[in-house]
Amino acid sequence: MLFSPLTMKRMCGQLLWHKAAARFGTLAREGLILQSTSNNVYENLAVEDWIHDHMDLEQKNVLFLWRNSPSVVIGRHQNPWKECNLHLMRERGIGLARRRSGGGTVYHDLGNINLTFLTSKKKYDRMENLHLVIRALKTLQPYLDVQATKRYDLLLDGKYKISGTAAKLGRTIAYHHCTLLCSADSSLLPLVLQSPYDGIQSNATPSVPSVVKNLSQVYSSLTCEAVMDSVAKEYSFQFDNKPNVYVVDPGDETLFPGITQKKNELCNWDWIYGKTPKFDVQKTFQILYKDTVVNVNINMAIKNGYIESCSLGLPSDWLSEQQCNELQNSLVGSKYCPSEIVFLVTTLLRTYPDDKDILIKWNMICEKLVSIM
Ligand SMILES: Nc1ncnc2c1ncn2[C@@H]1O[C@H](COP(=O)(O)OC(=O)CCCC[C@@H]2CCSS2)[C@@H](O)[C@H]1O
Repeated sequence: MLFSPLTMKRMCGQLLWHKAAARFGTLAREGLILQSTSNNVYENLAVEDWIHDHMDLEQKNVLFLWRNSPSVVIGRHQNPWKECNLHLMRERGIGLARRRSGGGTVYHDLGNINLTFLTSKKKYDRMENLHLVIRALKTLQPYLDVQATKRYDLLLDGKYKISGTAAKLGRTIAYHHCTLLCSADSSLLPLVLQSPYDGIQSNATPSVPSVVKNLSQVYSSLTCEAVMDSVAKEYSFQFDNKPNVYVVDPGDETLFPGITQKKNELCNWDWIYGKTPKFDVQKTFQILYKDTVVNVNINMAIKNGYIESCSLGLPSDWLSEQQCNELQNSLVGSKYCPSEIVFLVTTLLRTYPDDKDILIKWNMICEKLVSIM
């Protein structure tokens, strides 16, 4: 049974969620299933945080079901420049999010389901959750060959990844979240998860690439809706409940007081890019200028997403030492981000309003810098 957001609100009245949660207690003994109305990755990740921070998970287990518009979700300790094609993502309007759990990078769209199992730390059991998902899939297609691996992936036919897992363990509570590929864009997925940027030295967590497959490629009946329904039923059986799914709007502050702030934290540049572990970039470019090839060596250290140091190696008869230093110095302290660099160089160029030569040269270097961000 599905409860609409309006019914939910009526049920909750003006009560804060924890009071509402107590009320759910009479409806769902131990397991509560929530399904998001939003396809916004930041809003949905904020719901996970909210439940984690506000609900009494000693008394109750929660399953949160959600789907996102096209987006890439990196792990807490990853480097987005190493993990994905940010240029392609900007071009296609594909969002980038950093989650609070560790692990690798995955692609989401409406053909991918996300399942978050929230429990007390004592009850946290990823394998049990994955077996629940397998049972749900087998209820729909008994001959489906799906297995969980030691690293908590789900493999189809022994080789195709259909689900990836990550987790966050708190002091007393924990959550395990996983993806499930039903009908995602399988041609776009490997393209966005292929970084075109080389010359990055970093200790960030690397992803473990696999060959993926959509469930609906094997059985067209395995749609997101059918799979979510089946998972919800299986979850409810576990708790001997009726399969009630509460549809929730993550933008609803009356239901989730304080959630907007959580969402704002998650979509902030300083969280998404700024939490990248410190890294270095070493790159050599060739610039063609008036029929001669000029080598440009770039060395940068990036800390908290900002350029901490920058050295540009250029022939001094091409760009004077002073102009090279000016450019270097203006880059230090800037975000490692294309729009910021373009803005900076444009501003710096105003100090040389009549110098066409410097305009061309700085712009050429700027273009190269932007190509690696
Ligand atoms: N949506 C999706 N599902 C399954 N596998 C995927 C997906 N997207 C990419 N991949 C494949 O997994 C590897 C990365 O594997 P790796 O093992 O490195 O990372 C993961 O699996 C992380 C899973 C995180 C799940 C969270 C749940 C809610 S928010 S995100 C990638 O290179 C692709 O080959």
